[in-house]
Amino acid sequence: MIKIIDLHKSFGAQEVLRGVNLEIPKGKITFIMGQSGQGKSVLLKHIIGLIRPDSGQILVDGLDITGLSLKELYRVRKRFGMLFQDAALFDSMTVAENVAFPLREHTRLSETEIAKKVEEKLALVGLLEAADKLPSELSGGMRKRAGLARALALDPEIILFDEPTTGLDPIMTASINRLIKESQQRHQLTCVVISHDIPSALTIADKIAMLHQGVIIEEGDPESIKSSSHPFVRRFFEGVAEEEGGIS
Ligand SMILES: Nc1ncnc2c1ncn2[C@@H]1O[C@H](COP(=O)(O)OP(=O)(O)OP(=O)(O)O)[C@@H](O)[C@H]1O
Repeated sequence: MIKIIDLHKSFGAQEVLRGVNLEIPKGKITFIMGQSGQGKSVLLKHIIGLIRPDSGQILVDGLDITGLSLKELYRVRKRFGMLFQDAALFDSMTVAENVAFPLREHTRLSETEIAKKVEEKLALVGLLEAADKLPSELSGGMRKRAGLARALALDPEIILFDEPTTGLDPIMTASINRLIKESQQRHQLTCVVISHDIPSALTIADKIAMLHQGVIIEEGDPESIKSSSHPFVRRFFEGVAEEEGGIS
């Protein structure tokens, strides 16, 4: 389980996280939702230790990662996979080489074992036939799937998704959602998904947390979030611009 306790982070005078408290249950899919610029990506980067907070704690199975040395953090990070918003593939490497990259960096597997793993992960995301293509030859959805195969390469326990379905058509969105759900069910993965995509959250989330003005204002299962009485949450789910309601 990941437990975030009273997390604060400012950039200069801009206070982005103002005391975030959140529990992310093991083996479940948790969506962190909220408007653009509310600090969702900043929160995600704290969870993987890419940003250090000004104060507060992030407990990963009881271990506070905020005070770890880089070497210790590196060890914890091996338990995490991350699918970045733009998939962050290496442009000059083929899809297969991209998936092999973390295995070459972090394991001592032989080339035969690496090839086997790459094939397994590409099959999982339905990209075997694209193994030798360059990222520039892929569609947006295929790039996301290649990014997912790479994120799964080291068999992580926890996987962080930064807007996995943004910019995808409904069919590709459904396919990415199915992959997230399948990975979670097959490997008891803990999934943390940053998203604005309400239909996806209502389809696959076990838990939804709403980040607004630097704090979690509501959390619960999709049904309870849908019926939330919090004015911002209601407007977010109803798709009404904040300015129109004058919510603070
Ligand atoms: N390294 C940084 N240095 C300075 N400011 C930053 C940094 N990273 C993020 N910010 C600021 O923090 C705020 C929150 O950014 P963040 O990307 O977390 O928002 P978000 O909720 O993920 O938005 P979106 O949904 O549009 O991706 C923004 O105002 C951003 O400019």
